[in-house]
Amino acid sequence: MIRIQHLTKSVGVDRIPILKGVSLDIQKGELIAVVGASGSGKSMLLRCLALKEKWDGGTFVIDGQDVLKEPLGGKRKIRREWAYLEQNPQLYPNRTGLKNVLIGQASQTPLWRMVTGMVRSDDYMGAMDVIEQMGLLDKARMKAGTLSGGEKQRIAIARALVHGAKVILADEPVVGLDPKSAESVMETLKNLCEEERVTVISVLPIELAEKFATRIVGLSGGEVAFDIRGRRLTMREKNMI
Ligand SMILES: Nc1ncnc2c1ncn2[C@@H]1O[C@H](COP(=O)(O)OP(=O)(O)OP(=O)(O)O)[C@@H](O)[C@H]1O
Repeated sequence: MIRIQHLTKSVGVDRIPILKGVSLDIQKGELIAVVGASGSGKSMLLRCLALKEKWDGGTFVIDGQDVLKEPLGGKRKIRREWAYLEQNPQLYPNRTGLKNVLIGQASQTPLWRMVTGMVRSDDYMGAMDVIEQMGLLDKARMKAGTLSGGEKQRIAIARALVHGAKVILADEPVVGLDPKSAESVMETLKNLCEEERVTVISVLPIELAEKFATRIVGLSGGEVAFDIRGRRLTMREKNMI
């Protein structure tokens, strides 16, 4: 269980408030869509959860551990178990999809492995299992630079899983993808939540949020405007964001 209470974040010399006391309790296996108008603080929320931004205030408790009060242990846990998926995944274009999965993101990978590219055979088997789960077995040996946007995103998801992600933070993971690729990335994320109990928190457009998410959190002006489960948004809620 993840408990975020009263998260506040302001920016710049004028300390402009961006997040104004966001509180969320998150259970394992939820697929939470964050929706809201441009500038409402969606990306900032994800960046704060990934500890890419320093929190001004609030508490962040994961399985009873107060992450912000135990900076070393807490940060290590987030780095190890929380993956941040970017809109355009940063892959090594001249390396195969498989190699990208094996090597991992720079922050997760020991320097010697990045330099030598060496992997153990059990790592290799694990990576192939996940690549198969992502439906990319036939693309594993292709250079990442030649893959489609959706395939790249699924390689990035595979990479996160191979390196032990239990929570995936995805900031508009399907932006720029054609509808079919977008749906397949979303199906992949949904299956992970249902079958592997991975937790996904993702900025999404409303249509995809309503179709795939188990819960929709609406942000407006840095505050939670609504937090709903198991249904579509009402017109009133749509007008609140
Ligand atoms: N480092 C920063 N310095 C100044 N302002 C910032 C900084 N980071 C974010 N902001 C501002 O904070 C607000 C929220 O930004 P954020 O990127 O979280 O919005 P968003 O809801 O993700 O928007 P979009 O849907 O357009 O991506 C915006 O007005 C943005 O300009």
